[in-house]
Amino acid sequence: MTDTLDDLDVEGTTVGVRVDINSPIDDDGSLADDARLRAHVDTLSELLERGGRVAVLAHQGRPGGDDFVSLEPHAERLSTLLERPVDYVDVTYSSGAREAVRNLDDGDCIVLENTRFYSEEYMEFDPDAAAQTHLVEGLAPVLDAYVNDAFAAAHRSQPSLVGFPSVLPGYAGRVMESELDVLGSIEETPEPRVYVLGGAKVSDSIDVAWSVLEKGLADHVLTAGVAGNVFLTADGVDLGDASTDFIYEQGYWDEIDRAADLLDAYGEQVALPRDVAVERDGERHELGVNALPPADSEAAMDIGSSTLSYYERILEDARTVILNGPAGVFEEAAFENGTRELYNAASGVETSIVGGGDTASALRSLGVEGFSHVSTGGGAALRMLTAEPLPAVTALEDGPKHQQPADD
Ligand SMILES: Nc1ncnc2c1ncn2[C@@H]1O[C@H](COP(=O)(O)OP(=O)(O)O)[C@@H](O)[C@H]1O
Ligand SMILES: O=C(OP(=O)(O)O)[C@H](O)COP(=O)(O)O
Repeated sequence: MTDTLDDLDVEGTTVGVRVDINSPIDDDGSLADDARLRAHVDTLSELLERGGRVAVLAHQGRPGGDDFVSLEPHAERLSTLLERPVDYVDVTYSSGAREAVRNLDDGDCIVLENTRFYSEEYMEFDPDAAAQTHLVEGLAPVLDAYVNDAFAAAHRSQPSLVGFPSVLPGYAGRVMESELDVLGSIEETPEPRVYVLGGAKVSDSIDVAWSVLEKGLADHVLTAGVAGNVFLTADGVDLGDASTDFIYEQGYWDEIDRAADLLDAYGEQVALPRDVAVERDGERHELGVNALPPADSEAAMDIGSSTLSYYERILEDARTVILNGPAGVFEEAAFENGTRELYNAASGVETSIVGGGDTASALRSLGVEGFSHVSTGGGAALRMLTAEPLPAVTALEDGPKHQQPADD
């Protein structure tokens, strides 16, 4: 078990707090949803009220994406949520960042720049190597302690997640603590157990599918979203140029082979979409897989109604469902139906666990309620629910193994 905020003597302590406030971003660069910021309010308020000096560390988006933006809007929103000034600092570990951290008084909070603006933070390291990255060597000298509240990123072994606890005393924040508590006992949930894997992070979904099927944790895996499209392609279905190009562009071409291997090994337990929805003449149009491919410009944007009935029947017999990722492009009204109806069916299962940034935002925008647990994490929750260790949690549990780098 990791130490928590109960074990930290906070007053006067300068704490680097890693949060996951990776959020959907509007076209004008503003936050489209602040749920992940609200989730961390308890941890941050507690640290500040107990007299801590808080430097927030976080990532936003992935290099090259439209949502790969600065954390300035996040700092502004945190200031509103925490009801106190929260300054944004446009650097993360340079001398300017160290200066800003040194200037903190008890009860002050700053947000340092997007950790992924530095290339090391988008690589995976073991904790020893992460301890020697520029980020950790640059910032750790001015911190007394490290709090990890970023459960949603805990499946990544990036420097801000595994490097700091190698050189500083580390503690789980309140979000981390409660997620580990709820999600730590998947083997105890009732069977039959069904995993629903949708969304766009196809390699994560295939990793999870392999793991839960190999370990006998899943009775069924239902595929949807881009993951469903990759499985259909692996099964020999021609989804047409638009979807196939999209799979290429996202770099998921190798995943088709992995999905095919999975179907060879566990085909009877993996359910594939039976129909898809495309846009035709400006409207939603459903096509059975036998009627594919669609016209060149028509992408598979949602699962269709036959798939929904098929998946609903499997969910009726389930006693536990674990769901991550939307079933389609729920952001567009014509393609929200699959996600809304699949989520509604899942929320009626006795034990229903759902996670993911976009998933949580879909739940809210589509008004679906009733899940047993809505996790702040998608990939992290799934990894945990496969009973695999999360590198960032392991690093916290292992504690510091290296000397804290000296301040200049
Ligand atoms: N068929 C599809 N084609 C393109 N994008 C899709 C499709 N289905 C779902 N998506 C997209 O997947 C994204 C969410 O996926 P992901 O990030 O994996 O979810 P989460 O954040 O919940 O883990 C959404 O932006 C949604 O539009
Ligand atoms: O949004 C996140 O994960 P999720 O989409 O699995 O919920 C986390 O912020 C991790 O981001 P990443 O998947 O770009 O490493």
